[in-house]
Amino acid sequence: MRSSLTPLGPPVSRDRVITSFPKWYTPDACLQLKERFHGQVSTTCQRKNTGTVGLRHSKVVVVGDLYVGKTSLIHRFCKNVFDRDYKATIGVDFEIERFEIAGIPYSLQIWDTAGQEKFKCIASAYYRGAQVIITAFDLTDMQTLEHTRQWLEDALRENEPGSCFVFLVGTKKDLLSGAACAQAEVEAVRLANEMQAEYWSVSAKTGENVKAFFSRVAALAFEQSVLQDSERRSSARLQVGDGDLIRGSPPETQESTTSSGLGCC
Ligand SMILES: Nc1nc2c(ncn2[C@@H]2O[C@H](COP(=O)(O)OP(=O)(O)OP(=O)(O)O)[C@@H](O)[C@H]2O)c(=O)[nH]1
Ligand SMILES: [Mg+2]
Repeated sequence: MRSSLTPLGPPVSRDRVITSFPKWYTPDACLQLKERFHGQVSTTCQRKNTGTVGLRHSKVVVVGDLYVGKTSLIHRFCKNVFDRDYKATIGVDFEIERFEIAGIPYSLQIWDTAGQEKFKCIASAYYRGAQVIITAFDLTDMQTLEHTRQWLEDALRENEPGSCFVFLVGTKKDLLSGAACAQAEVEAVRLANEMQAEYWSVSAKTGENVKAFFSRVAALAFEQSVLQDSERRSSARLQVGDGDLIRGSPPETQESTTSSGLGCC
């Protein structure tokens, strides 16, 4: 079964249709505890009054040490496959995943970066304009958790302060017992709070939490885009009201200065 909303290209698959706000993994480290879209977002979407949001995507950058499972996570979500063999990412790669959120088409442009040191300078060139930064570590190797601080710092440096949603993701959940996972999560949640990040444990092998995680990423990014779009349009209207239209910047120009996350690289 597929959604019938098809303004651009083929319809999105049913499991990419998001109607209610996806829940967090743990309330101990989550970006928002609410369970509904912002009232203004719901109203805007019901009226299909989203301007160019229907054409928009959010840039998501996935960073973390080599071998932690960044590519596997993305491939599980975008292609529903899992490869046991390790093939290092060289530089960067990306996937585009289409959603329909609150009735509006929306895409995530997911950038997979290489964890190997020798590719770091290539990969870091793609950090700019991220609306979402996903820092990944291997739940079976706590050193990789410690390294996420540096990965995040590098990615944030290329973006406007406060412009990115940050997620901390523990991978390979299938390799740990429940108790061992809970133990690793205590450390991870502590660090997530320090980073002001939302925490998730996932397994690319079994698929556990992978779809729920990316749905959450998409919903948060979408909501922020709609709110920013509304804000931009009302400030453009205000400028018209003030007779300041000629002196003021047009909305397109404003976007590039006020919203680093919505741009394309
Ligand atoms: N058991 C298990 N193995 C996993 C999981 N995710 C990844 N792996 C394995 O871990 C290895 C590394 O995975 P990749 O996804 O290639 O790691 P990466 O972070 O993209 O590595 P780089 O591209 O070098 O930065 C591969 O052999 C995967 O099969 C998982 O959820 N469970
Ligand atoms: Mg990779």
